[in-house]
Amino acid sequence: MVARPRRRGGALVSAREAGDGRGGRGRGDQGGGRGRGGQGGRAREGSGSFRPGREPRTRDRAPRARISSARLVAYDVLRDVEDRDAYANLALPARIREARLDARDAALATELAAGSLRGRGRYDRIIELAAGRGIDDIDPRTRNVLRLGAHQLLGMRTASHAAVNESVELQRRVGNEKAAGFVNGVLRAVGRSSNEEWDEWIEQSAANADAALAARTSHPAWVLRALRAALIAEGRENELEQLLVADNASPRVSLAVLPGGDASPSEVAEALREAGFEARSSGLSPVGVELAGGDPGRAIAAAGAAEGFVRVQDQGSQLAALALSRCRPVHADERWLDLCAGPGGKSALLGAEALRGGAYLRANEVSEHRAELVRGSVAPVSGAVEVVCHDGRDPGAFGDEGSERVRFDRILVDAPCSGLGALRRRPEARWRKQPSDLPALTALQEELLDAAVAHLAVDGVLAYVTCSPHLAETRVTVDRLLRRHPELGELDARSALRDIVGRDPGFAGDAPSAQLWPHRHGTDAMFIALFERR
Ligand SMILES: C[S@@+](CC[C@H](N)C(=O)[O-])C[C@H]1O[C@@H](n2cnc3c(N)ncnc32)[C@H](O)[C@@H]1O
Repeated sequence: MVARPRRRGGALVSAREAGDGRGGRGRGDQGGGRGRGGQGGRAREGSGSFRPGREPRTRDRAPRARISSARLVAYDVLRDVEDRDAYANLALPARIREARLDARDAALATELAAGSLRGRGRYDRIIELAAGRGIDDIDPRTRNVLRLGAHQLLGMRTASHAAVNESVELQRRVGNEKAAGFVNGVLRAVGRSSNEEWDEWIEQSAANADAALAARTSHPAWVLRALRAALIAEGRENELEQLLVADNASPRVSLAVLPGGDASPSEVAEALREAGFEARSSGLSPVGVELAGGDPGRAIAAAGAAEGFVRVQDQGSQLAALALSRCRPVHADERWLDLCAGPGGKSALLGAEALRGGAYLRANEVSEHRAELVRGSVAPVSGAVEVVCHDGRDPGAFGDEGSERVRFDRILVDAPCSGLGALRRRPEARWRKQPSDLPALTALQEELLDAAVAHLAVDGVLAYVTCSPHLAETRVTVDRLLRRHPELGELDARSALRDIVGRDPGFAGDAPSAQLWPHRHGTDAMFIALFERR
């Protein structure tokens, strides 16, 4: 139960006035929710055009007002994420295809689902304040209807009456019909106040400043503290709020143009502009092109480059691969290894670089399914790449035979990590990870690094990369690695990246490793450290 903020005008809804959102099963809740059969054999009406051939999921008694398929799809995605641990970026296209949404509705469903998931922390707090009860005391289905409604009211330009009416209708379809009044009351209260007013009430009602900032910017408090610690290590604590805001903005679509194809990044950008896309090749990565909007699939088709040479990839990932391939000149017949390759984005770029320089890349991935994705990803440069499937801590990953160790001139360990650097792209990820995930991840990172070091040739280069700025996965791991392996020297990754980018990207702090940031570099928060075996 939350304390209600002091307020002017008494706009907050009273739960008693508005009905009850608890949706208890013993109180008329539809129990199994959507898609379950057997409501006493009563005839039911489905939503018609949505999910043809499936069992109808409502038990309408009378014809209902129309509800848009985009909202139903967005609601389904929220349920997939909550009930089945689905990734929104995979569930969304599947649900959109299933519902046969056109491009406009697909974009609306994407904004509704991704925005509600990303903003969940803030919207939940606002719903608590508006409803006068804790978010966990609200039935899960009703909660998701309210989150979608709150996002339309506060995060999109949906007219209030449409947002409220469609949410009420959605509640009737998917949840406890008796709570429709509750949804109506809560969302009317949400819509009566501006974003600024809600932020003020969040501040007033929070236990402390961190709790307020976490709720306002929709981050779990432990993630906020981890991000702050990483910024403090660079002497940039004052950038915390900018970073948190950047985590909540949908990133621009970033394309990589593999070297060795028939078009350069500037030619691809030009072809895209001619095809009506707003594209530029002016980001940090020399192989990158940024799109201001539009469907990436159509853009790739319009780029007119050889098949597979233009692909979606964050510029931070591009720079991580290039840091390894371009930190020094490539000699013919060098052996390279990508130890944790799935799904293969960096392998493809490394493969293209290897092909140009006469080197050879072994791409290893522990999961067979992801190794298959790597095979698909490296298809355009398959002449220089071999894909294998082993645990990266096992000799098979390196191709050892007997006690003979194969040595590599360059090794990338793009380690499994918390992913806290890619919160912009994975709207649900921040709510999934827990601080308790860190010890197992950092232990695995160390074991993978040790196996890589054991297979690094003298004078060879090792790149340690994570998509996380969490210090436990960045500098702490690096410092421990250097203590375990006095044969390693850390290289100046920043200066390597300065040369690759052609200017100073604005790194801060004293460490030789490079930390990229969404708010400063427009990339995911990739961490890149380089080492040489002496
Ligand atoms: C951060 S992702 C790599 C991303 C990839 N480099 C790319 O750019 O597409 C980490 C990968 O490591 C894999 N992985 C996890 N444990 C591993 C292990 N013990 N050995 C090898 N790979 C592992 C995961 O399945 C995942 O595909």
